[in-house]
Amino acid sequence: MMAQYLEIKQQYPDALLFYRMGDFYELFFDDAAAAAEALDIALTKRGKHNGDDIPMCGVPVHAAEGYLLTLIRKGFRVAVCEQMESPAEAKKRGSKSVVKRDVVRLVTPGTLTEESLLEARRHNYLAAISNVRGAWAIAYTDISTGAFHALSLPQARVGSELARLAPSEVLISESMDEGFATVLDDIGVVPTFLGRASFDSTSAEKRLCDVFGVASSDAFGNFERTELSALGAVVDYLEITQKGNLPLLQPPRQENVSRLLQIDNATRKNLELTQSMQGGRAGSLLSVIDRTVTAAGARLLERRLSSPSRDLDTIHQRQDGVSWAVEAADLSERLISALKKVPDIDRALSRLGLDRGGPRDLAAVRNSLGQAEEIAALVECSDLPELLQNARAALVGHDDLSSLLDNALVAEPPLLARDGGFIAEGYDAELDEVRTLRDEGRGVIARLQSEYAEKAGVSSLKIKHNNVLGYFIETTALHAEKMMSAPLSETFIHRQTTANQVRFTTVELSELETKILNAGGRAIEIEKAHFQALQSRITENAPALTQLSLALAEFDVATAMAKLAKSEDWVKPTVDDSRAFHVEQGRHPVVEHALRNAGGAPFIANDCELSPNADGPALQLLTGPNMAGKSTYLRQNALIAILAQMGAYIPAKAAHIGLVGQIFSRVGASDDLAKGRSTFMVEMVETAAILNQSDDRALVILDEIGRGTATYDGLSIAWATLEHLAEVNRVRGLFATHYHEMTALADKLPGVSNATVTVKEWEGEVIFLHEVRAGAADRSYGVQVAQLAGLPKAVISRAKSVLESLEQGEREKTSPARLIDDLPLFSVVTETVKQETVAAKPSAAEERLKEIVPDDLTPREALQILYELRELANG
Ligand SMILES: Nc1ncnc2c1ncn2[C@@H]1O[C@H](COP(=O)(O)OP(=O)(O)OP(=O)(O)O)[C@@H](O)[C@H]1O
Repeated sequence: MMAQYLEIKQQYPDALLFYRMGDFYELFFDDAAAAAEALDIALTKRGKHNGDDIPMCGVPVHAAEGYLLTLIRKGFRVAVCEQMESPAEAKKRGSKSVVKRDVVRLVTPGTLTEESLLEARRHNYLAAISNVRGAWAIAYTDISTGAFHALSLPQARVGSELARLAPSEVLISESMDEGFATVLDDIGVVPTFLGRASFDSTSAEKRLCDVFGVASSDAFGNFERTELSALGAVVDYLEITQKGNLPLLQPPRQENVSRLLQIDNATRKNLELTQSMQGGRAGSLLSVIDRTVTAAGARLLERRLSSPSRDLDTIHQRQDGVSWAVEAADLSERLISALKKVPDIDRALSRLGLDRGGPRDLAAVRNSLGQAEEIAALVECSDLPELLQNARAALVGHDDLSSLLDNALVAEPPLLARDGGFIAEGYDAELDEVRTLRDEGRGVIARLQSEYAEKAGVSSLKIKHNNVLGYFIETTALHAEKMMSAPLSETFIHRQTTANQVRFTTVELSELETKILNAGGRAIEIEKAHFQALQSRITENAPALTQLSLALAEFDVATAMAKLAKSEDWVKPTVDDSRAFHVEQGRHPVVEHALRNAGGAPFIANDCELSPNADGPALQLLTGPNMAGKSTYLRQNALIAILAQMGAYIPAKAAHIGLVGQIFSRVGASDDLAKGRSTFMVEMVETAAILNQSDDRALVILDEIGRGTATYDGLSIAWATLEHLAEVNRVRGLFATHYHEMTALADKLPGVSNATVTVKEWEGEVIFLHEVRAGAADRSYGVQVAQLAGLPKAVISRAKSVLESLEQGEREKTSPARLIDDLPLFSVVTETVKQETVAAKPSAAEERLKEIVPDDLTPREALQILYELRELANG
């Protein structure tokens, strides 16, 4: 057995081998040690290898899914090795034969299909990147839904598209340039390396044609060689991991990245589109806008938010869908109720396609079809916009499959096909009969008994059972003669005569007996055959069912966006191909949500106006105090552009957005020490990308660039960057800074305007109004904000006097270095500290004062104490 184990293990050096032994998957050697630690299970020993103990651990087969999930999450891959025959079959080949085993599947993060291993509301993508003679492409699939796409793109965009897809596994060729690993590192995936042959575009084309049964790849569209190479690598990997049992893939579709709004990885992270900075979904824009009620709807919404469009027609069609749902308010509510009952048909379909499904997956398809009919009927008379009209068309026309499944399945089927009990009564006469026999064996016999008693005219006739004869008919010897002569002897066959009884059988009874004995097994066999047949019927219809699922998701997203728009008071933006960027009373959905939850102050809405004209200011320079809401304002406008281009309504009173092609942001500070980049370096790398890539369709938000270095270096970099963006890149954008010197640029450059976030100063404290107005701020109130944050008083007052001197020096044009020299060293600190100490501990004079009870004093004593106090005060 160990020889067999080692031979199989040798083929899967990078994976843990789950070696099936009866009811357990066992792991040995290093695999056992790694798994025992990762799963927190006991590590034991079994036998010896080369004289040493063999470490071993195991997981029960019935609970394997949970363990698999943990291992996959911890970054392992698992090869599942099953017994390919029973021990009895193995024995037939000789008493010492080892049961045949083989790996049936390699479980990796990108190839999961089990419900428990997947997040229902998120896609799970497997991607491949290829590079053929300098041309780049990404292919990706979600085998749990069958989606399969390829896109050609410039190398510089590979990172941002991977960030959009956030694949859980990325395939790259062994020959891929080493430096490429950093791109993957940035989006947090470890690559899976495949041999060069997997990426060969000629064999890829052949592989694709075989999988989809077509003669030429032209059948799917005009794919580039590099796209074919990436698609082929995906298929090759699926063949390796699924052991030839390919999932139900949809024919590959070409995606045109130029029709998508480009958002790079850093910007996605900064804007917290689908994940918050902390990594989870909570706190992201998606979590705040998601009102979908189906898993497929949630996935579609996530796709839309991750890849907003830059195609006007697409945007308008989606907007029309939402507008329809907003107006048809009652109908929308009824649609939502119907949608809530729609199961996850995509994932059911994919499990059935891989033969890993169960009766509940059949039921999921049945229920979806039922709900689809109901939804189609609900909207039948409605004047649907084009997108939903097409969606409705995909919901109907499945009557045959629908009635087949309706008739075939019970209402609530069990999980596993092997237990039977999911085929409905009346669907198959033979199945009904065997089930009756199985369940009511005795009842059937009793009925037969009275039938025979009547036929023979012997009321005492009985049907009995013993282990020797099985079922038999028994009468008293009295009726022997009658029973054994014609015509009864034609039916009753004599078996035995005892002292008082005669025993018979009939052809029917012995058939019945065999049937009763086999009924249980037979019922399951019949059900299994039906399962296979129904599964095939469904998988044959997979393309239409996928369309149906997408159509339901389309209705889900439209009604969910409408619900959000109504409850949050969002509006439909005007999106066209101008360069306008006009937002009236815009809000930041996530900050607004958080403020509301905290029950505190309301969110203050703000306008944003960037000039659409070539000679007008398209860049706004935002100055204002710390904590005033600059970052919030910057982000909210980027989010509004993204929401508008995903075809949604937006959190504002009105808006006019001219198509944005790219969104770039440089927000917040974070260092990446693991990759050897300091805070400032990260900032500059991101700024470089913006300056090199952005064009006049870009929307750029830059928050305090240059702050990670010395003041004058930072100011110079920020200054030059703003000039370049305004004059060369000609982007629309918002630029927040604390370098107030930069506000002078607005007078020099026609492309730049000044705006500020207002505050009120009251009794030395700042009150944040969070209102953005035209104009420039002259101070940052940093010291006041620091005071709010609880910096020690001594530090605050020292900072105040340093600030005063610096400002005075600036007015008098004294160099800062001289100023610092002139500052009384520590004097302020010592003074303040002294004062604070005095305040903190009562002085001797104070102590003495407290002891005095004036009513008890004579005038003379009072005078005496006065002298005493004076002395104490003098020290
Ligand atoms: N428009 C608004 N209405 C109400 N509260 C707001 C608004 N904008 C921001 N806030 C609140 O103010 C806090 C600080 O905002 P933000 O981080 O945008 O300030 P900032 O000006 O960028 O500060 P800094 O310059 O220190 O980075 C937010 O967390 C939010 O609670």
